[in-house]
Amino acid sequence: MSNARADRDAVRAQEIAAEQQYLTMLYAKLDALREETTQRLRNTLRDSGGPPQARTERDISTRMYTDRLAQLSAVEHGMCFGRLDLDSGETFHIGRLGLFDEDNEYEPLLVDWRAPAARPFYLATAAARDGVRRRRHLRTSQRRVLDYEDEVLDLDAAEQGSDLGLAGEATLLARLDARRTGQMQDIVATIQREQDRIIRAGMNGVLVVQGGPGTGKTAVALHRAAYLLYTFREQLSKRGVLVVGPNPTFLRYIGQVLPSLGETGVLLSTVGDLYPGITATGEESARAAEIKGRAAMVDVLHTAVRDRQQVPKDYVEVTFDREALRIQRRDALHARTRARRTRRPHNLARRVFRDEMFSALTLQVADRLGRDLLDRRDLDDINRELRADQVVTKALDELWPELTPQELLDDLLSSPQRLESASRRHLNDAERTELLRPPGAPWTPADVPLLDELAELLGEDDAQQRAERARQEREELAYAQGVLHIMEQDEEIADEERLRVSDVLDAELLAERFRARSDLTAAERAAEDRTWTFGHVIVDEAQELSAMAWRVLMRRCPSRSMTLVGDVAQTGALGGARTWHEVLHPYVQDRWKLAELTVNYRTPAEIMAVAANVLSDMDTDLEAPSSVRTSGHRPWARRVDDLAAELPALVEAELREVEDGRLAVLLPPRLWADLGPGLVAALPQAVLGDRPDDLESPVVLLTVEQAKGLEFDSVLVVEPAAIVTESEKGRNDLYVALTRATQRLGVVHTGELPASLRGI
Ligand SMILES: Nc1ncnc2c1ncn2[C@@H]1O[C@H](COP(=O)(O)OP(=O)(O)OP(=O)(O)O)[C@@H](O)[C@H]1O
Repeated sequence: MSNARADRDAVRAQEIAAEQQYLTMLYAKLDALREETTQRLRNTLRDSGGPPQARTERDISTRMYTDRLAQLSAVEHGMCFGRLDLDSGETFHIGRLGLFDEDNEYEPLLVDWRAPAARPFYLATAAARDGVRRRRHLRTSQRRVLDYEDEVLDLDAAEQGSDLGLAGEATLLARLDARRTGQMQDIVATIQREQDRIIRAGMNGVLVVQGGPGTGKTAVALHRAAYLLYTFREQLSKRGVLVVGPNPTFLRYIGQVLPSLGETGVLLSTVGDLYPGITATGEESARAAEIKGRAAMVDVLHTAVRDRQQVPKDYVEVTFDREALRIQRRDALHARTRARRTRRPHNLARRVFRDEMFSALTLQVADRLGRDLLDRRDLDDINRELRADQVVTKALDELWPELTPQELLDDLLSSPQRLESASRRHLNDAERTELLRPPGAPWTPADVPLLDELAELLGEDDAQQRAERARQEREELAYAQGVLHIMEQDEEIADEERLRVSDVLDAELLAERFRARSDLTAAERAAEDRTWTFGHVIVDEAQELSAMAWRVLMRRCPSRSMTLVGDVAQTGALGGARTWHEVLHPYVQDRWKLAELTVNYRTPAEIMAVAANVLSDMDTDLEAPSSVRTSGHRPWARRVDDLAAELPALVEAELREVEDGRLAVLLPPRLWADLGPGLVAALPQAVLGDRPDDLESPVVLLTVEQAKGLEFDSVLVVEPAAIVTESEKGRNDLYVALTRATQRLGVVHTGELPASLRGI
């Protein structure tokens, strides 16, 4: 070994030892914090009983300490990953949370990656150093420092920098080359400049992040959620942050990222899960979903609601008080007009309709009895009796029924007459046939935005519930007053020297505290409440959402503080976005900002060259992102005669290549259904990926739609020509399929390859 090399090794060993010492101190600090929090939690839990106010406070403390403990254990892995050495001589270690030295004026020991002081770690370049002399990336495992990578930011280094201007290149490439586990990992140690700018962008308004496959859109969206919660904690912890993804498998794939960053208060959901009480597991054709997603459905639903506000052709006869009573068309028309004019939702306007009808019927009865003989009180009595009469109320309910969104939508989609009447202006016969289904069929994800729309159109006549709530509130108040009274009787509290309880707490407040579910986070409360509005909404794979789904999200976020990430070249849904303008114009006109991501961290250059060909075959101005690395593996194509017989051996061979890695076989939907079960039987490690935890299997068989947003070490794309022809968005689907691999890509086909793939 040369002397110079030996010297370098000695310096490295010394540096590692020094970093180890620092890291050991940080973990000791973390352990002490955990111990202290555990102790506090224990004490809180031990105190049982006591007055209700103490119970409420205890709930809040329990929640706080439990959250803090979750946060402290979430940061265990890779707690400290970087260090900045500044011109001023100061050094800062950067990590997943902030730690301070209480004995030394709260000097920072570890700077939270989201704090302003950490920002140069992600942004400083040799050309714009921002006072940074050296940036160090630490590689650690289980509390041990394994190695580090230094970047000295001087101008010489600027000239040597790679074209893509990557920060911490060796650390980044090591991360990108690592085998995938089936769960997304955070990127906090290696966030790149273009990504950092998006993560830390201001919270107001709509920010669209457009980026090709693998550019880190999902990663950026999740780190942005963590950043916003850290920076605007006060605002956001009350209203919560919603992260929307395309399907449960995807949510499962990304589910660990935020907890690993110490954030637990975010609601992850699909649009299909945003209607409390509904689980949308039904399936339907892509065409039916597209039709349901059209903006014209607003008008269809509106008409469907009006269709339920009927008047008799001539009159309806009912027996009241042993005599015939007529519900006249003229009266019903008048009542309906009055009710509709209120512009209130159907179930609320129903009260106006009924009031009018009962008045008209009262007069009919009065005429029969001789109106001149009756006074106001008699008329009120008749009115009351009519309202209590089941035959009369039933007849009126036929005309203007109280409806739930579920009843109305189920009736609409299972009745050719109702559907035709509501959609005459917007749908043709073939489209209606596509929508029709048997009554009571399971809800599909595309039904959810319709239910949500109907909930707005129908409203909830909650007069009864409100009365019940008021009664409960009165009881709780009385109870709370009683509690205060008892407390004041207590000798200790009644002591003149002490503050009287009622001076600091009034009974109403106490009653309210009993009611507040203090043990729920904003995210949990939001999940139970359809009308909840969030502080910020982040949408991933935003290009897939239909016009109707956008309405749901916009309703959940009236402040329009939103981050939408996606790629219009990857749109697979028939009703998905072609341009961002088209999606956003109805809500914010042109008041939205666009940020772009241009570097592909997932797909190696060899594979991206193939995918870029497919992209240029599409009708888009979008450019393929540049890959940060090559893998050394050329994509291959194999023509076979019999897929069912030959595919298992090809999968086995590919699996040997990726060792412990994950492999996906991507098939056109029809083949997935036809060949899938046979393939799974032939391949013991394989699963048909239609359940969220399937991604952890070594081999998973997916359609392109199911694979959206995911990645695998190796991907086999089967019958690309059928992927292209089976959907109107087939070329987009092929582009998505080809860009899922981090290392290896194979194409297996029986017929001709699409022209754009012939270069393989
Ligand atoms: N700065 C980074 N450091 C380390 N890994 C990164 C970085 N940025 C992205 N990656 C990795 O690149 C891969 C692709 O990221 P991600 O899934 O967020 O991309 P995407 O733009 O959402 O892709 P797609 O549109 O194809 O779904 C992931 O494995 C992610 O962890």
